[in-house]
Amino acid sequence: MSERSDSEKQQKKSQDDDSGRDGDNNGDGGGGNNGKEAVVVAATAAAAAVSEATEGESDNEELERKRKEADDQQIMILTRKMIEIRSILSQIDQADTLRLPSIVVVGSQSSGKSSVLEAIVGHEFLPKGSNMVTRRPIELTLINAPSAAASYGVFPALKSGKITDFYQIQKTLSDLNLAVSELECVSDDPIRLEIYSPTVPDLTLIDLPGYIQLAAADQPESLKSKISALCDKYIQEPNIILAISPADVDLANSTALRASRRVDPRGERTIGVVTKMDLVDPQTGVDILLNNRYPLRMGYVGLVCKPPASGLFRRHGDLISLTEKQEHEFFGRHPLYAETNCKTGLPYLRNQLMRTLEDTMARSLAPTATAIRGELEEASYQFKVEYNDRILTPETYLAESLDEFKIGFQKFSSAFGRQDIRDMLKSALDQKVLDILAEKYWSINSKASVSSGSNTAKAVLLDSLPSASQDDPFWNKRFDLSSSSLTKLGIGRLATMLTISSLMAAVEYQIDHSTFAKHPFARSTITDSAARILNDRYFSAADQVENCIKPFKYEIDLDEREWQSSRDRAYGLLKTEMSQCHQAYQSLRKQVGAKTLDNVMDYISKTNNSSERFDDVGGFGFSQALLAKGREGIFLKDRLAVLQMRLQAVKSKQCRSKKNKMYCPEIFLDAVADKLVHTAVLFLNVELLSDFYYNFPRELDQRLGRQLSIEQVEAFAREDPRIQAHLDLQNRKHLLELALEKMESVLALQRQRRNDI
Ligand SMILES: Nc1nc2c(ncn2[C@@H]2O[C@H](COP(=O)(O)OP(=O)(O)OP(=O)(O)O)[C@@H](O)[C@H]2O)c(=O)[nH]1
Repeated sequence: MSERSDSEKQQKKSQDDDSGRDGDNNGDGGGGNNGKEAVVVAATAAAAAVSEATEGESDNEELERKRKEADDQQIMILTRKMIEIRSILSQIDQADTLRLPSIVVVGSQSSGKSSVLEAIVGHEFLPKGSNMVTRRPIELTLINAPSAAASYGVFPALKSGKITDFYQIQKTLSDLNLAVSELECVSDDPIRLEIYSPTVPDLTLIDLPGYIQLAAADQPESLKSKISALCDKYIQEPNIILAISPADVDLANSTALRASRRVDPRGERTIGVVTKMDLVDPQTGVDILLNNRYPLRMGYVGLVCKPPASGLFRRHGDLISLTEKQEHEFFGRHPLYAETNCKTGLPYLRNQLMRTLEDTMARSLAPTATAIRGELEEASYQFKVEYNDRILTPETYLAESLDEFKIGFQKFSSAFGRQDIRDMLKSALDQKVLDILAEKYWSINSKASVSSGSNTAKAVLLDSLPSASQDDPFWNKRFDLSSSSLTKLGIGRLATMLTISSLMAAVEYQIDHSTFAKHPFARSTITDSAARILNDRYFSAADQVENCIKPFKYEIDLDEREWQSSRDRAYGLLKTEMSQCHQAYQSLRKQVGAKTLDNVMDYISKTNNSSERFDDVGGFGFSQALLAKGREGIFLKDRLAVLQMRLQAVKSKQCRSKKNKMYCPEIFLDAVADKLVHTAVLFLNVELLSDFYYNFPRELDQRLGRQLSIEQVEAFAREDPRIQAHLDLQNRKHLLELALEKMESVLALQRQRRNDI
């Protein structure tokens, strides 16, 4: 997420709180009150001040002082409100018409920009160093917080909270700046920093990288033009330009003034700041400040703001009083400045900045309000048409999506139970039964396979099973082996695994058919939650099932009823298998060609029966692929013959009674499988299924609810472009409404002020 968007969210939050500002900052009526209250407070304060003065004192000077105080208070409220509006507007991707002005600080490297800004703020906080430490614009919002115990800064984008250690602020600024690579050198992505202090005026200032004359050896050639382009972007109307030039360099060579003249040729929105006045003699200083060569409507202000040398003070000290004291002493030592009416000193500059910003902002108010109204109308119309005015928050969107998912899952869980696990497990075991039979019984040759020539004749044929004696050791051994292969195949793990896989597949299906389908984060959280619960129970469930089926490994009792059911099922199973086998054989014939398949099968049979072995690509020229098809054909044909024979056996009189189980392994194995499934399902239902149905929704409530931060919920909602567009438009509309509401109150305040004057 970009720093800018984080910042926007943070700022929106603070505006939504309706305080607009920090709690420390509510004593002025500009932050904690709504617009109308602010107007009333300001007007009442003005009236009270005037009437108090009128009643109590006849002295005109005192009256004038009180009037000025009241006016100052009104200006403060106005500026505060305009700064708020400005920061709201800066969150809206907007045309230039939706912009309120800011003060942009430009100057060449080492002209003293940082010193001026730090003197205004009263703390050393800007990055220092020789390797081009200002690489991004720093948008500095100063907020006068009369009741704040100490000054502090906030990086809204970093959600830094209050930082009272200005060294830490400096370090953070350095890190954010140095994150721009040496190659890129400058970036126009601004860093937003808010500083709250009882001693700062309400101002918005933008610090930019210093102009350079020439790129250093290790800097790219394009750097000079990149910095120029970045500064040019910021010094456009309606911003006020604070052009910093050092007194010890001829103003004719001032890069800042040259740049400002390009965009403000009549010098109407440029304030000239001349730093390092202590480096020139007073007469030269006066000449610079009164200079007529580059006239500026707002004139030049001379400063001395060399920071004190002491490391202790530089970091923790009250920089403002130290530099101001130093400066005050300096201009006091040189009365020529006062005598010639030169504008000097930080207090003057601070005041001028506030008034200029207020003036410029005030002039922008009416056109900006008109533009906001237009944009708001457009946004409201779009919101009505596209979203039917439906208010959406990331939290409600997530909660609704989660509810919808849980309802879907609840439906699934009431439908998917023991019977489904039973069917699933039984069909898996049916397959195992067929495999075991194929391995233990049907691998014995039958007459059919011998006649098809696919196997060499052996002593015992499968056809001889019905006529074998009850205690024939060959068939008895086969029977026991088959039965134990089934009971010992690891039914615990198989059954648990199958149940887990079906539950996981069901969860995936539910996700695919829910709002979460468009949310990778939610998808992975949900599948991870399900997997975690199920995996946690895997071993214990598998062990429990295995323990419970243990008795079947030694003895299996069947009654006649069970035998009959299994006989029906075995018949059905063989029939299905036969039909599948038949289909496979027919499709093979179609694929290869009936005649070709017959030829190649015939060739393989002869080869198998012959004592002389032909090479696979022998005289008949069959390819390896065709020979493989031929072998497949023989296999299917033999299997069909065996299945046909076993189907008849199962149907026969002999297989009617469980006494003859040895002759009917298909029926017996089905009965065993049925018992295993029945027992396994009993335990899985309790150990796995019910447990999962209980815990899964609760886990989701945790992981997609309580455990998520506001930012994560927002990021989740914005994963869906449709929701993102909805939230963006809604947010835009909300910000425009907020800006307009504040704007109306400022306009009312402005009207009130005009009336008072
Ligand atoms: N004598 C004197 N030195 C000053 C004054 N203001 C700033 N300086 C010194 O001038 C040097 C440059 O000042 P900075 O404030 O860092 O200038 P900058 O324009 O921010 O410089 P970059 O960040 O390199 O662009 C520092 O050594 C300051 O101490 C002043 O009023 N008088």
